[in-house]
Amino acid sequence: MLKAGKCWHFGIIKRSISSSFRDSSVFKSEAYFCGEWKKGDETFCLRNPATQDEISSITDCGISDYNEAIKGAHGAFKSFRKSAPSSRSEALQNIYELMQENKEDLARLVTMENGKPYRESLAEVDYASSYFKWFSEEAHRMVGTIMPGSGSTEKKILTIRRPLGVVGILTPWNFPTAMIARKLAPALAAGNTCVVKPAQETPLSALAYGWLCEQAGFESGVCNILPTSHADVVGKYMCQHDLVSKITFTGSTKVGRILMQHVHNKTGTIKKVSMELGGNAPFIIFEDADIYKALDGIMASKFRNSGQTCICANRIFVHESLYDTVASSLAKRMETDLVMGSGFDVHVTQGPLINDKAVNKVSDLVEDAKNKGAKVLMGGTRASTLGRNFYHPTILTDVDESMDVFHKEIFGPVACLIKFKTTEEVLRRSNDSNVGLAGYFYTANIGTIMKLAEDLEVGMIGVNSSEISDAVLPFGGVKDSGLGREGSLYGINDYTELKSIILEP
Ligand SMILES: NC(=O)c1ccc[n+]([C@@H]2O[C@H](COP(=O)([O-])OP(=O)(O)OC[C@H]3O[C@@H](n4cnc5c(N)ncnc54)[C@H](O)[C@@H]3O)[C@@H](O)[C@H]2O)c1
Ligand SMILES: O=CCCC(=O)O
Repeated sequence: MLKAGKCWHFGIIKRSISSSFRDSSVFKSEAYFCGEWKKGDETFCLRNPATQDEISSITDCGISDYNEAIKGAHGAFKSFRKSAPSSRSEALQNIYELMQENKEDLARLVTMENGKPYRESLAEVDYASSYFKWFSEEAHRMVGTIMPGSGSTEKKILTIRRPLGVVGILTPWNFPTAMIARKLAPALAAGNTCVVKPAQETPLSALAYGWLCEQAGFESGVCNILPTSHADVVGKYMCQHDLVSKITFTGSTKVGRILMQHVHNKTGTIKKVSMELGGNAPFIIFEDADIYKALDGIMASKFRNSGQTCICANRIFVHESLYDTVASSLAKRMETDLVMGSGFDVHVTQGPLINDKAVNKVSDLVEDAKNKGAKVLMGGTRASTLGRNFYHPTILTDVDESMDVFHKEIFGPVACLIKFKTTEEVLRRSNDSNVGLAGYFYTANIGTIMKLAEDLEVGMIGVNSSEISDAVLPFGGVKDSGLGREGSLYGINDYTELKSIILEP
């Protein structure tokens, strides 16, 4: 829950928080732009989603701050674009090493503001740092081509990749450090400068990048991080600012659409856009699947970050011959493996949802499904004794297309089991969605593998695997799940433009 204004107990909290870090320099509450930490007049109060305790008063940036940051980043671009690939590579490698050295402190920030279990936060920091390592190597590989002209081999056509300019980065709260990493690392590797607008719920992990970039040796103005409680106004402003060359957004399809409209508004400037948006992942267990492997896959995919992951299994299709066994075995696994509570408790695997709006959404989806005939095999209620943002891990059976839960991204710990008979049927029903980010299926049949790999309408597919996240993977979706691919050998391309040079002897 976020409130405008100051945290009333800020002084005391700041002292006690500082003592819990190995190096409290990672904990920043001021905005970072034009190479300086700036304490604004306005602040908003950040609270721990598990306990509602105040964490910190955070500098609340407005349009004038963003304008100053964008102008500063535009100025810094003039020299940064000419920097040697080896110097950018070295600075990115420094960030990777600093993240590894400060892993525990950075993970502490993630758990404080997002609520996820500390073990998952450590994994997120590792994952985030891997993008800096990967793109430190890619900085050397902005390769072009030489082609003969079509009318004469004497004539040569050269292509080179150039950075774009100022990149506006807008990110969500669910992976507060990794979602910035996946954009910031390639943008800097290519020689762009960046202005980051983090989610209001998770400014601390974002601000830590200001400190990391300073320590790593990036020049002033190259990386700017501005927390704000005015996402709609600032988002529009970034999309329409003349000096911003690209907008890259990760978040919901709803907000992605709004930002696309801002960018393409006739009065605005023309910019490149990347969109990493929502999902509704099908997870299919065929008759010949290794059922234990599939159950491991559900546990890993469905309950990561308490179900608040864009690639979480959203609709679990189970062949009718295995349906009852999968349902009862899943219930047993959830009973033994899942423990709810504060992310700082070592036994906990399920933290809170991010806020009361998220809990209300999950609760409404479950009620709608129940009213339309779904059965609650497990959970199905809030876990209010733990706090206002907790919801019990839940299994719904007999889920079908009449229910909202089939069509909407749940973003909570609710496993929806759907029965199917044939491959054609499950393919058609899986593709019955306006989004297509990730999909998973478990089978031993090579024919089924090849068919679904081709016909499942998603950007990323796990075959007998639910752990698909990797800096090496081209991450992204089809349909209303977005535009562009992040990470991988392709990821840097979205932060460059191709320039053609025609040479005649
Ligand atoms: N495809 C991916 O890689 C990926 C990764 C992570 C999350 N997601 C998606 O993100 C969503 C969850 O994150 P969320 O709740 O933070 O999403 P969100 O769309 O509500 O918010 C994302 C960002 O947009 C900002 N924002 C909100 N309203 C805005 C507006 N009117 N104008 C401009 N900016 C605005 C927020 O402050 C935040 O920074 C889910 O749909 C999830 O699937 C996608
Ligand atoms: O929430 C979406 C991002 C998750 C990931 O990159 O693994």
